[in-house]
Amino acid sequence: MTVYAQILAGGKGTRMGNTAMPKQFLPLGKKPILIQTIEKFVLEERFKAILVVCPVDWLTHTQDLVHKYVTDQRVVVITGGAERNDTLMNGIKYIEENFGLQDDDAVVTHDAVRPFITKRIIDDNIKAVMKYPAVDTVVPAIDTIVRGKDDQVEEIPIRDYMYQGQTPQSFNIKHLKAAFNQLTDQQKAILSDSCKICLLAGEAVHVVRGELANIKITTPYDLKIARAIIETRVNI
Ligand SMILES: Nc1ccn([C@@H]2O[C@H](COP(=O)(O)OP(=O)(O)OP(=O)(O)O)[C@@H](O)[C@H]2O)c(=O)n1
Ligand SMILES: O=P(O)(O)OC[C@@H](O)[C@@H](O)[C@@H](O)CO
Repeated sequence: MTVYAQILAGGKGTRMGNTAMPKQFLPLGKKPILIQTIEKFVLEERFKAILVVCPVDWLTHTQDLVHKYVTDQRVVVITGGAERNDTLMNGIKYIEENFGLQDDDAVVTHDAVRPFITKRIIDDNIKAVMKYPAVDTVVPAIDTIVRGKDDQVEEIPIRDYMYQGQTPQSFNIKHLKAAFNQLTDQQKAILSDSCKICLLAGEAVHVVRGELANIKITTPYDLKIARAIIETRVNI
């Protein structure tokens, strides 16, 4: 069984507002966010290759960064697609074309903008994807989740059953590909999560425990929190 890592860095970061570059390239401590994330993945020896999938317009920039900060030869920079799941599938295509695909090959996918990922979470994902075809990383919801539409509350689900989805999300590659190919364009348009690809195809998704500190840097507020954590070296 071969395990690959795929770091999803193909987004524009619109919710971060007007920044000179997409948020994954912004500095966090002494290095760009993307590099902080890559550094957590190169610590894991199980990965045969670590794909960094970046926006088409930022290919040279990403290659320069990787060249500057990363010596691990397993790290490969390729370009992503319009939506997050297009980026994911570009990576899968690269794996297939360059390494070939065996039935039990797996990929651990991770948001480039979750630099506080830990070795424990990566290890748990690898262990789980060796047993299950799809794996999600979640933390119990802290706030009550309210489902609503047009200023109207429609449901307040029992909080004990609610989780917040993080990454990594890990997959048997052949299962993921087959599930993605079954989706309608309408289903693809509303996906905010890769594990849902498998759920929609009727596959079971196994869960591993994430960590509150594994935040996704999405807004300027998240970036402030991330920088405060780094600057004060708060170990949370
Ligand atoms: N076409 C895309 C869109 C997103 N991502 C990546 O998916 C991760 C999580 O997505 P999100 O935080 O939503 O990033 P953006 O899409 O860049 O942000 P926004 O929605 O605010 O534009 C990020 O690391 C982002 O780079 C990607 O690889 N390819
Ligand atoms: O907000 P977007 O749909 O661009 O990004 C999706 C990601 O937030 C999401 O898939 C993971 O972080 C886990 O839920």
